[in-house]
Amino acid sequence: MENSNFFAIEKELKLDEGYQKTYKNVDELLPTLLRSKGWWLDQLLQYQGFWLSTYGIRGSMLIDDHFNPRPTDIIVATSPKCGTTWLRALVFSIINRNSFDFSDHPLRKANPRDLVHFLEAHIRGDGSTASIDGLPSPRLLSTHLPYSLFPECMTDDTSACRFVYICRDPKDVLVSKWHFANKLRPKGVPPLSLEEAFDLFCKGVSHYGPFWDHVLGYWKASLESPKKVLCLKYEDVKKEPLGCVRKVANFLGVPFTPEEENKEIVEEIVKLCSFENMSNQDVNKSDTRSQEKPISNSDFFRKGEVGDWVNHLSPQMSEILDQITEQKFQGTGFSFH
Ligand SMILES: Nc1ncnc2c1ncn2[C@@H]1O[C@H](COP(=O)(O)OS(=O)(=O)O)[C@@H](OP(=O)(O)O)[C@H]1O
Repeated sequence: MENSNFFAIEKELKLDEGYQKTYKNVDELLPTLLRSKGWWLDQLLQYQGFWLSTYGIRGSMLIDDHFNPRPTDIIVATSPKCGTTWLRALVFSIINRNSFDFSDHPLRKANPRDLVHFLEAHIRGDGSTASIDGLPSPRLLSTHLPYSLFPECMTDDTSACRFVYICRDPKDVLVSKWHFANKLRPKGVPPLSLEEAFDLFCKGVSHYGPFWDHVLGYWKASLESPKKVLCLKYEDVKKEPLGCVRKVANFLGVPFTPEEENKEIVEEIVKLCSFENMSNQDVNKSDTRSQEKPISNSDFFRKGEVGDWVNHLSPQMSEILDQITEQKFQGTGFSFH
């Protein structure tokens, strides 16, 4: 059983642009294809303590082997459905605020995923990083990978590259993931019930999960290296967007000047990146599905609210998730409340 799954990985990686390094840490690659449920369970494997698709594993290996970080690199890091789209937009507009007019801003014409490259997708199997090598500094990149999977040259104190991380109440994450999984479900694949999704999520089985371990990796790093890692919560950004935008700018070493404050640039950024504005841009409303991009821009926008879980989870489900969250975060200083 183990071998057949290794062959599957080997085949997939070899097929992918001739990437020759087929696996490492063999003992940690535990096969688990429960049953095909489209996006949620499609070939999730346990790799170094996390549930990743072969795409994620490949990305992690390629970063290890070929990525040359620059000291000025900024990495927007998230567990899926925690606010990736929002944070990409916010950080992009913070660091480029002097380059564009807000009325004719790139975010009015492009989805954030086209402005902030997904790091693990931009290292080719042959080791080429041409598509991100050409980006001007500071490079803004995005990732879903857990902190512990990054090489030391990015995480140790001698490297100056920084991570801005956002996380979100797991109850809202679960609901958002479940909607997304069913929306992207290939034809013929039966829908994933909320009960099944809940059960798997609680066991830690979801892309880049266990969710709690993902959060803790970045949280602990932010305590140990506060100049390197900034942790935000989706709920805080919703509640105090202006304060959070200032916090990110300070962290990145580009605080708003009194003149910018007078011109209400922070307010402009918050407005531009708001759910209401972004989800109503034509570029995010039209169907942008293609062979290279099977996920449409509009799929990244649903409700954009805090607490939508109450419309989906039973009181018992909510209680169980709260208990797991409490247990996992006990003694860490982290909480969602
Ligand atoms: N601008 C803005 N402001 C607030 N919230 C936003 C914004 N853009 C996207 N969203 C909501 O974020 C959820 C999608 O998460 P991600 O962007 O992390 O998805 S992904 O991991 O990149 O697929 C998804 O949450 P749910 O609505 O709860 O499903 C989106 O609606």
